[in-house]
Amino acid sequence: MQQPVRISPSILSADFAKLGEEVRAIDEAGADWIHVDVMDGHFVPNLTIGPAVVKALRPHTAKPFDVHLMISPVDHFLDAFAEAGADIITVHPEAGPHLHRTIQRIKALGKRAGVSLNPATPAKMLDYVLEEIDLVLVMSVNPGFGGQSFISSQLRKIEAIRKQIDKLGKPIDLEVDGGVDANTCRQAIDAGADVLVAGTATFRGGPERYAENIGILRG
Ligand SMILES: O=C(CO)[C@@H](O)[C@H](O)COP(=O)(O)O
Ligand SMILES: [Fe+2]
Repeated sequence: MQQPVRISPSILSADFAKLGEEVRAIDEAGADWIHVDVMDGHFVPNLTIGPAVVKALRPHTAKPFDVHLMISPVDHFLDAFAEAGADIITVHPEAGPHLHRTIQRIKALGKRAGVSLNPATPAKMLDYVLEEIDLVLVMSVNPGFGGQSFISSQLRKIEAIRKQIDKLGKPIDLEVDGGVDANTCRQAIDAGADVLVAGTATFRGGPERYAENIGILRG
């Protein structure tokens, strides 16, 4: 069943010179989770942050860290992100040779496991792992950068995955990531998403606007 909408602001759009303050500000503004985009300059054409930054941010909030790993090979970084304080660890199927094993490792570390699908990756990729995971992340932009436009073909994918989740009857979160704003959030929720990642749309206008921005996305 689709659960109440949760908002997971992506700190990729935060002011990196004061990340701790930014995390506290979005926590106070009503963020449900904190979305951390980890990029390696190889799996995606951008380079962001590593486990040391996640660890440094951990004391700034008690909200779940929703860590989106866009790194390949991913397996040898799972333990480091778990130890740094990740609560949800999401990987791409293309980021390692054995997705099922990667998921088992995340769960063995006591973390919630997510699988993320790029815009060109079919929902079918989930067929033999859906029952093992806690979250599906549908990328509505090609991964690598904030501030891109929502790819509307992904709404069909969200609808298809919503049906699969409901058929299974397990409370798996269905998260959408990329180009989520005041207009596209409604379409994503109507298609079946129940977690919205938003970078640009959360951080737009500076700290005094965060609560209002999050409120708009929550609808
Ligand atoms: O994973 C990614 C990009 O690869 C995202 O989490 C973006 O950081 C979302 O940014 P906006 O599209 O909301 O600006
Ligand atoms: Fe992300």
